[in-house]
Amino acid sequence: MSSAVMLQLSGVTKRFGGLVAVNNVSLEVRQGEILAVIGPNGAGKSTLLNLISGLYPTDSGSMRFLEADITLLPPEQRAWRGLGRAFQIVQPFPEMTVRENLLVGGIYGKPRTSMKTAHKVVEDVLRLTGLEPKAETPAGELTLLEDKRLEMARALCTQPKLLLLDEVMAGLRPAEAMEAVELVKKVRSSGVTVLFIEHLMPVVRALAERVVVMDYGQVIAEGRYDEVAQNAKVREAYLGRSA
Ligand SMILES: Nc1ncnc2c1ncn2[C@@H]1O[C@H](COP(=O)(O)OP(=O)(O)OP(=O)(O)O)[C@@H](O)[C@H]1O
Repeated sequence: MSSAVMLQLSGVTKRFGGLVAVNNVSLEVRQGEILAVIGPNGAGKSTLLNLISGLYPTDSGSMRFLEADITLLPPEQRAWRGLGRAFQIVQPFPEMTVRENLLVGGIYGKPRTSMKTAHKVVEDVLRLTGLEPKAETPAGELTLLEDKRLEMARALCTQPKLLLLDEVMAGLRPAEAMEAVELVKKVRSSGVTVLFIEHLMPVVRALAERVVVMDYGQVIAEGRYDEVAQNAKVREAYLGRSA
């Protein structure tokens, strides 16, 4: 694939006291791809996502997104530029309906969004995510799989160009996880690039076109799933600890 680089990380480092959680990481996300970041527990994956979305400042290194330097930008400005994020722990407003929850994302996801535009975005996202039949249901009454759809939908209402997914399949049964895989593929087909963190290897195999493997804060391998699965360093990283 020779697509344009959408997000570029150069030598990004984050320390917590004496611990280097992300250590001199350089990687790129290409327009239109689905990229997985995997690695054993504590490898630095969530910290990396927090650095990309701006929740943590970097200690050193730089980040470019769509040709602009975003290294010092706060999270909301990154979101306005098209960086969207969905979380493992879903925290909707339980008494508000699915549609109302999504409107919050639709209104606040981009500055100066009119109600008319926000409503249009929400209707498009309800259709894309298959949540239309649940639009009037209070979010607190959804099943876990519907919760996950809502979390993805909420992120999509901010109209991201790059969607960051942080273990969004966690807790799903295998068949449900595969439904969620189909949803992520649909999201990509709608024009959104995807970077996801995932522990479930069947999901990674089914979804990722490229995989970046982290261990102890560093990138230790990169390539197609079958390539990295054969990589000696990767096998050692996974076999050496319970992951
Ligand atoms: N806010 C924090 N303060 C101090 N240490 C932290 C903080 N967040 C993460 N760490 C440490 O940084 C390292 C990387 O953690 P991180 O959560 O990024 O790993 P991970 O690969 O996402 O792990 P997991 O797969 O278990 O979620 C770990 O040693 C963790 O204990």
